[in-house]
Amino acid sequence: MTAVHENVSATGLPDGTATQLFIGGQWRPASDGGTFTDLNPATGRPLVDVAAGTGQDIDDAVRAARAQLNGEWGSLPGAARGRILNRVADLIERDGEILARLEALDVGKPVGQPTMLDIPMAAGTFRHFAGWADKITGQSIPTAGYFGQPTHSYTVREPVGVIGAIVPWNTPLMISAWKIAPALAAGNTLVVKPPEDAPLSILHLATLLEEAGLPAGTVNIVPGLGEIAGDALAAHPGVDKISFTGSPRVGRIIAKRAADTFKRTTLELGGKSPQIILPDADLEAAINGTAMGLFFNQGEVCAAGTRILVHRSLYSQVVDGLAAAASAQVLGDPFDPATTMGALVNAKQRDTVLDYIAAGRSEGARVAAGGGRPDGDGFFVQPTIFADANNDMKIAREEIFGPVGTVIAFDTTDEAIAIANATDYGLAASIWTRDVSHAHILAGKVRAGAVAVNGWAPIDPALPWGGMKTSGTGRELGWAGIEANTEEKVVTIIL
Ligand SMILES: NC(=O)C1=CN([C@@H]2O[C@H](COP(=O)(O)OP(=O)(O)OC[C@H]3O[C@@H](n4cnc5c(N)ncnc54)[C@H](OP(=O)(O)O)[C@@H]3O)[C@@H](O)[C@H]2O)C=CC1
Ligand SMILES: CCCCCC/C=C/C(=O)O
Repeated sequence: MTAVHENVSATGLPDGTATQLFIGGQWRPASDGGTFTDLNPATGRPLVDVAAGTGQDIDDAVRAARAQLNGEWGSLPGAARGRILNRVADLIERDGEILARLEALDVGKPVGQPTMLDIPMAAGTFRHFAGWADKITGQSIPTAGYFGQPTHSYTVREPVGVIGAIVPWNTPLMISAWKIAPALAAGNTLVVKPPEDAPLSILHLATLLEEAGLPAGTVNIVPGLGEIAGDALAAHPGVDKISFTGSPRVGRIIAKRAADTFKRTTLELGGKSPQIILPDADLEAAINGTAMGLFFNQGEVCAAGTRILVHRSLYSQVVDGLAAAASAQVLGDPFDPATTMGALVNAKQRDTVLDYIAAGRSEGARVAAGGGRPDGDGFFVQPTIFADANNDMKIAREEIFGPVGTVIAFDTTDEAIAIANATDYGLAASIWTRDVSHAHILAGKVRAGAVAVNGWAPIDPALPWGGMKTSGTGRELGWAGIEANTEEKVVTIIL
């Protein structure tokens, strides 16, 4: 049985917090009764035990998803699917406070952040894809005919089938919405594996999917360990596609697993995104926006703008501005309105980030702010700015996934572009300039899936999201999200 470790008021968990597996419309414990302990990052103390799905549970979930693909869900018209997705969006908005609380407790982020971003984005994603559900059309394509006979050819888009969604802990609700909503709009069914560090908002989402009237088994949620439940999902022959967001290390494992059965994949694997500040930038806006790109969500963001490339004429002003922004962050209780930055998700992530800070020091970069961990409980790390750094340093090459920025000087725009592209990753980039014509030209030169001009990571359900190079393959959201969840079929009638 699952157990809440302290009384509800002590943990802050809402009454009735879901902690079991959701398979075929039923809530149940793991097949072997196993659980894992979910911690509160801000205190380091146990929050709740959650059922740990097994390979058997994944198999049951895949079978339930397959049955619905060939069942009621598979035969619903797009407009009916869209109505259900809109109901899910309404319910996410209704339960916004609960979901924000769960994300703050589970991820360690200040409660205002999911209220501002994750919940509206999750609801907006369901609403956006509700709109697509009855607009997934094909084309009529003229051809030269077939051995002298006229033909009529057209394409249709069909669901890929059973989608396995493997979700990370940094923005679990939003990213699960990015995977579930387009897949459902296109008529697929799913098995979702939430992150073991932060499964609770996704489990609450399961209750909302149920309440919205989704036929039992259309979406199955199986919390569990990556190496067990995640691996079983990636390897399962009954799964047609894996949609994964997380580390390149696990992305590679999943891609190899998926290749065995020729599963489709979309892989979103993070980044080392540059933020280029040109000499004509609005300096105040650039410093504020760059700081947000570094520190939002404790820096635990795939698109975090961790390489700040600054024209030498502005270098010391930007370093001072970012150091001030770092020092102004208030670390603490995610439920204290004064808190602007929460804790990292677990002790391992905190220690990884501290190791990177040590590496930056030992490679000769200068700590302009932060550089350690505060006293007290919880997995906190001080927001840290490295100056006098170069792009060959480990802190500039590897994804840190914490509140650490590296400020690098450049002299020419060509040099800035060369540094921006001298990375294994290619997810996002920002360019700060008042010259919009120049920005268009530079945007074309940066190898990244999303380039923002005078802002950082302006995500929207309508905009395709995904990366180049090690940042992954495929796109989520917008029409690209529909393409990624459908197979295109051509039908030719010999007239
Ligand atoms: N692109 C992004 O947004 C993210 C990037 N990262 C990067 O990854 C680093 C490590 O974070 P971490 O949590 O370990 O990320 P992982 O890539 O390990 O985890 C992402 C998801 O994959 C699951 N998983 C883990 N191993 C396997 C496996 N063998 N087969 C299938 N699924 C698996 C995880 O389960 P479980 O939770 O049980 O481990 C989780 O649900 C971070 O420091 C950061 O650099 C991390 C999260 C998000
Ligand atoms: C304003 C926040 C931007 C978030 C970009 C999307 C995050 C995805 C991820 O971290 O996986």
